Amino acid sequence: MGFVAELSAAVVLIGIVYWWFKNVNTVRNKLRWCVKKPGVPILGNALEFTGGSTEHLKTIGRCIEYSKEKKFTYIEFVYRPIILISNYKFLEFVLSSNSLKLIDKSDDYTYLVPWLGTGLLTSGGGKWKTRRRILTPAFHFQILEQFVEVFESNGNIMVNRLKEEVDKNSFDIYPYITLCTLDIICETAMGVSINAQDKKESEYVRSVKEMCRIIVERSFSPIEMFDTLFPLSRNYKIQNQAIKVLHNNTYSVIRQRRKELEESKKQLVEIEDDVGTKKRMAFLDLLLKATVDNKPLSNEDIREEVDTFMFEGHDTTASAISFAIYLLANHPEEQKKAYEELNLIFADDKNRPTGHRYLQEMKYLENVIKETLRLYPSVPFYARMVNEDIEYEDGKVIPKDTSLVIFAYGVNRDKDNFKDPDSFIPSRFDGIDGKSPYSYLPFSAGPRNCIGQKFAMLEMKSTISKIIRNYELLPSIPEHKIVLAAETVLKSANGIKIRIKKR
Ligand code: HEM
Repeated sequence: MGFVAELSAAVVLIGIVYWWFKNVNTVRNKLRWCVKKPGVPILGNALEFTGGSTEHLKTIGRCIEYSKEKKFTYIEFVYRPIILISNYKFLEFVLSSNSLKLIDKSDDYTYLVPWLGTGLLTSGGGKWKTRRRILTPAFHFQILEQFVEVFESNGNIMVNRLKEEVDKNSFDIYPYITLCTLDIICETAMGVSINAQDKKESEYVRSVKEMCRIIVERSFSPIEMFDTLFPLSRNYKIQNQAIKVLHNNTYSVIRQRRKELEESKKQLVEIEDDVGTKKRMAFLDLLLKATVDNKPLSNEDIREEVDTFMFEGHDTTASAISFAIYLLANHPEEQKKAYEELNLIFADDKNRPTGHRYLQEMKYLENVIKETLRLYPSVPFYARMVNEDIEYEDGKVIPKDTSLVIFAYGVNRDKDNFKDPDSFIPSRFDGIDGKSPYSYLPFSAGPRNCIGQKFAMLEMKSTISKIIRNYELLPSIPEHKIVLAAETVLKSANGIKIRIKKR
């Protein structure tokens, strides 16, 4: 390279570095109102997050505590500005409908895109608004009512499978629950049964598990987190294979259902006239009927949404049900109250099908689930991206490209929001113990909250009530202390070990 070319390259490089640092300084100046936790040069605070999934909750908690009573702290990951928040007033600003500018997700969600595309969870802006409008009717109570029998039949299979664990000193109930919730979401989202509970692990189930694992590993791997370096890893090949299996499966179900619906237009009219009594509709059928600007959704549009339900709708409920079972096994008084309520509802026959009406009557069990989700929110933190400078209050600016991390786990356990915050007290939900809707955030809040929360509540009530009607839950021998791990959802790294006795 000649001297002039070298000089030009050096000037360009210096220009880029100068521009970069000017930007970094502008962002830091704008964020002077926020307490900044000091980090190391270049990497910022990234090294504090290298402890693995069992350390993330503690690390985020420590970072937020650094700002003392403010409860929001500014950190940097390689100059990327991030505000970690557990202050419910700030969260109200971020999540409420007044902040429609703050509906886009942060970069961390891009690892989901190869599988889910840009469906409801990962999309932003106009696409998200259109999809949310189309999908909202799919969660109408008349539609959800039809799914109760899917919860029922799959819950029965699980209760039967649990027989082999009766009277053992200790066993891990999580694998039973996760297969049950996987069967439920498959049948409700796609209208087909994969019988995950009956079969040896299928290729589809294995692929779902592989994808959930890879998504987490990528978020914290200094190599795999970069799209340019990821193809060099072993996970890249595994991911491609898993995605092929998952997409082929969803596409083949979509094509099959589209054909069936087209061939039986007459039957479809019957379905429209009498939702749920003639033929159960899956979420997929509703998507096949949906239109945008009078045009039907393409197979790819539908696949994105069906896969999103598959991802978002099984691990979340599996983890919540498992934690509820763990808490009940270790709190006999609370279990007794839940069981007595069920005895009243099912006085004549404990195996009577759990119809929608009976699920509505399970008030105490609902408190148990709410309290479980307060202590162990399935999605313990989630994030938004700021796409343009936005004013918070009194001229405080949140600069473009800042990630806002909503620390639901921290808000839910804040002693200023809940008395005795680390204790399991379901009855606190009889009255309103939290100060504001933004101080209890297991399903997020505002326009981008969880679309599946009513579905989830029905499924959790159905499944948990089935377990406790059939088995007494007892603490494991020896005692089992769970180790929390914040993976794609909050889990116990060492399983959910309990004991069961036939009732
Ligand atoms: C205990 C169970 C569940 C919990 C705790 C939960 C929690 C959440 C949370 C916190 C969000 C917001 C995430 C974010 O902002 O990144 C969310 C979004 C979402 N959830 Fe759930 N969820 C549960 C069950 C379900 C189920 C069963 C479904 C589907 C059948 C579902 C579908 C979705 C979808 C599609 C979104 C994205 C909504 C949007 O961005 O408009 N969830 N969920």
